[in-house]
Amino acid sequence: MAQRPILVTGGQGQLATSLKTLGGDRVVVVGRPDFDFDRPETIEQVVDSIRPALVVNAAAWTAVDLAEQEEEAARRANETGPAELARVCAGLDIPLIHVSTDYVYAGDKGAPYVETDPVTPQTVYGRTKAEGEKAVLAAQPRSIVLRTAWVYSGHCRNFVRTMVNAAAKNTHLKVVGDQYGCPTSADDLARAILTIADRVEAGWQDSYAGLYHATGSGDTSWHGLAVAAIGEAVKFGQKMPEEIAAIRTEDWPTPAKRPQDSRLDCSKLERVFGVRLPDWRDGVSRAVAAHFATKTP
Ligand SMILES: NC(=O)C1=CN([C@@H]2O[C@H](COP(=O)(O)OP(=O)(O)OC[C@H]3O[C@@H](n4cnc5c(N)ncnc54)[C@H](OP(=O)(O)O)[C@@H]3O)[C@@H](O)[C@H]2O)C=CC1
Ligand SMILES: Cc1cn([C@H]2C[C@H](O)[C@@H](COP(=O)(O)OP(=O)(O)O[C@H]3O[C@@H](C)C(=O)[C@@H](O)[C@H]3O)O2)c(=O)[nH]c1=O
Repeated sequence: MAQRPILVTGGQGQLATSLKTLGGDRVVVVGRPDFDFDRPETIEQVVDSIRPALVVNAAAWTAVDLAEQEEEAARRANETGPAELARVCAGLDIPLIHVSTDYVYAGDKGAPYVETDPVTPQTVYGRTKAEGEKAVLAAQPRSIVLRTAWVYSGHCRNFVRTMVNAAAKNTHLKVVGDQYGCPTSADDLARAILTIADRVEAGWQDSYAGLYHATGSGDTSWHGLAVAAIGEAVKFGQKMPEEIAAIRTEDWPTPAKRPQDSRLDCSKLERVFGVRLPDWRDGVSRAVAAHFATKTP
């Protein structure tokens, strides 16, 4: 009998694309319009028709600033939709890996967060993601929630590609240098998820259930990430801008307040699943190489 697939939501998104590329035939990706959190009836239809071994929810509202104006749509994608997906998975006895964010934290701890720290989201995006985590874990006890951060890749829209493209067009760039976090390669996260999927498919254990931090190793500021990305782009013939200035948060005002220091301690993921993601700098060099290899805008 053919192996049951891993069902990945999030269509054309960054993480779903990495999971499809790295998981190959083992992965079936679904997205809008077929699978749409705004049309909750599509959730059960899709999961029931595919009957996967495991679901990975990589669909979400990720436009952090726009969420401040579009709270209800963000809530459907980040909270009520995932809750319904978890309910469907529970009914069909399918384990669920759900992806969440460092923005569930305020960023004022002054040290890397651990999973037992209280969540204190400061934005609509962070609040709806925090509520989504809770709802998923309540509806499907066989859920693993992975909080990741600052995800980048050579495909889709992300900060690394934004900075490389900005450096191609501008001689002077300004990037916030006083917000710290753990950049995460979408490909590295996808590999980690596929390893966890192997373990889950080998037989669910109740000790797997719950929250995990899952980011790239090491940390930096947004300015540090921009400098690293642009430095890699120079290796592909792009000109180094005259200045990449490190600015303060107040000099780059945004509708949604970003955490000042959302570094995540990922030791639980290593303890339970033996998974440690590579250093963020390795991923940046691979992502920038992929960006130039595909030459998509
Ligand atoms: N990007 C980042 O920096 C970070 C992301 N995360 C989390 O990681 C996960 C994956 O993010 P990433 O791949 O980067 O995000 P993307 O924005 O690249 O992809 C998200 C996908 O979700 C889909 N989607 C949005 N709204 C709905 C909806 N109502 N119903 C169904 N699908 C919907 C989008 O579909 P469509 O293509 O049709 O628009 C898109 O393909 C998310 O849970 C996110 O919160 C966590 C930390 C950092
Ligand atoms: C584009 C740009 C941003 N910035 C600042 C603004 C902000 O403080 C910080 C990050 O900018 P962005 O808006 O691109 O990133 P943002 O959308 O906040 O990224 C977040 O996305 C969601 C989905 C997550 O879950 C988070 O982990 C995180 O990755 O960098 C600059 O200083 N200069 C620039 O040119």
